[in-house]
Order: sequence, then structure tokens, then C-alpha cells
Amino acid sequence: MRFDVISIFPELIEGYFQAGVLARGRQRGLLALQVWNPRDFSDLPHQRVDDRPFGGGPGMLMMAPPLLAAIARARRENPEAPVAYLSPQGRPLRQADCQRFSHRAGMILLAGRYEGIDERVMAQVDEEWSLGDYVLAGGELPALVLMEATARLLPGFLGHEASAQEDSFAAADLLDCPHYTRPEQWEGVGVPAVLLSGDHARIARWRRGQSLLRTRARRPDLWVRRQLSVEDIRCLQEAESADES
Ligand SMILES: Nc1nonc1C(=O)NC1CCNCC1
Repeated sequence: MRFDVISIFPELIEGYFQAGVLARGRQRGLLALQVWNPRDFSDLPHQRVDDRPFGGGPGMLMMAPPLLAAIARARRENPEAPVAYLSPQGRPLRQADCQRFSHRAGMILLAGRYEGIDERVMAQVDEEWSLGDYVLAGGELPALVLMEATARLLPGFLGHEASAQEDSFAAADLLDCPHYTRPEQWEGVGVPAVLLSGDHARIARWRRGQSLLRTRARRPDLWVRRQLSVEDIRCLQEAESADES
């Protein structure tokens, strides 16, 4: 999968691809990255890319010409890729969206800075995504989050497909269950006996039950949307009775 990112801070994007899963994915040829700096497409002195908003108001805006030229350049290299703009005005990004992105050949990500971008750029934007209802200084972190959450779902990317596909959010918006590893005893606190039982079917039911309990307790917004299966109800009842005992 190829990502083209448009950003005036290419080092923020490149830097994050120097280590971890994104670096390994690129080295293994599962992932390609090209960053385009709008400053390289500015005809103004000092490669200027921002100006004051018409109508007044605080801060500066990114001008359309350099951004549109950078988008056109990226489209030449990644012609099938949709252009996605990261902004608080976009649709909230969810795991299911990243699942869909992971089947694409590529995406062009527009990371804004300043107060925002000239609205005329939106003529070249295919989709708009938000990381959440808060305001960052730039769209680079949202672009990196979208790329990492998508890349880890690519076939062969993590080396253990199961872990990506078994993600709690991959199971349609469930919170993850509790996890334990060695030491088995620590400061008088042990590990749930079921996890030491070797009974994988029972362990799977326990984990799903714990995910359901946690989701119901912590995320009523997710819980209200969940269609409980017969298996869900069984796991939940087992978890509730275990909690009562
Ligand atoms: N939240 C966000 N999800 O995506 N982008 C987000 C964001 O805060 N972008 C900044 C908004 C102000 N201008 C600079 C970029």
C-alpha cells in the first residue's frame, strides 16, 4: 500500500517511519511512503504557503495553489488513491474505516497546519477524517495514526495475522479484555485460573465475556449499538456469575 502525505513538516512523517512496524513494513515492501512539501510548490518569496484569512479572524490559512499543486503531483504518482484531508470537521475515524482503507492500493493524506486550509482545496479532497473532537497544531499526527492503524491490518504486516484480526476493535467495536503474563504471582496478586487451564475454548469465552463486561461498563456509546449474539450472551452471563462468586 502506498501513502503520499502532503505536509510542510516532512521530517515529522519520515521520522516516525524510522522505527517500529511502519519501518519494518516499508523495508519489507508492504508499505511505500512519499511525503510532498507544499513549500516546494510555492512561487512566493521564502516559499510562503500561508496568508491571512479574508474577512479577518485569528491566525493564518494555508493557501490553495501550493496545496493543489502538491495534490496534483501526488496524484501523478498515486493516481488511484483518494485524497483524504485530516481535520476536526471530518468523520470520526474508526477501526472499521481502517479495515476498508487496508484493501486500497493507496491514499493521499493532506495534513494541514495553521488555522486551516483555503476552502477551494476541498474540490480536490475525496474524504475528510477526524481523529477526535480536539484541536491539534497540525494534521501530521492524525495522518500517522491513520497510516499505522491501517498498515497493521495489511496481510503479513504484523507477521501474526491473528493479532490484527483478533483486535478487540476488529471484533466490531469491543474493548479489549485484561491480559496477564509472567510472573504468575506478583505482590500477592495472581492470574485468573482460567488463563492457566489450557482449555482454549473456555479461555476464549472468558476473554469475550471480559471484553463485553468492560465495554458495557466503560463505553455505553458502543454498548448501545451492539447486537448481542447468543454466544455473547452466554459469555457475558458466565463472566457475570464469575464476578459474583
Ligand atoms: N482533531 C483532528 N483530527 O484530524 N485533524 C485534527 C486537527 O486538530 N487538526 C488541526 C486543526 C487546526 N489546524 C491544524 C490541524
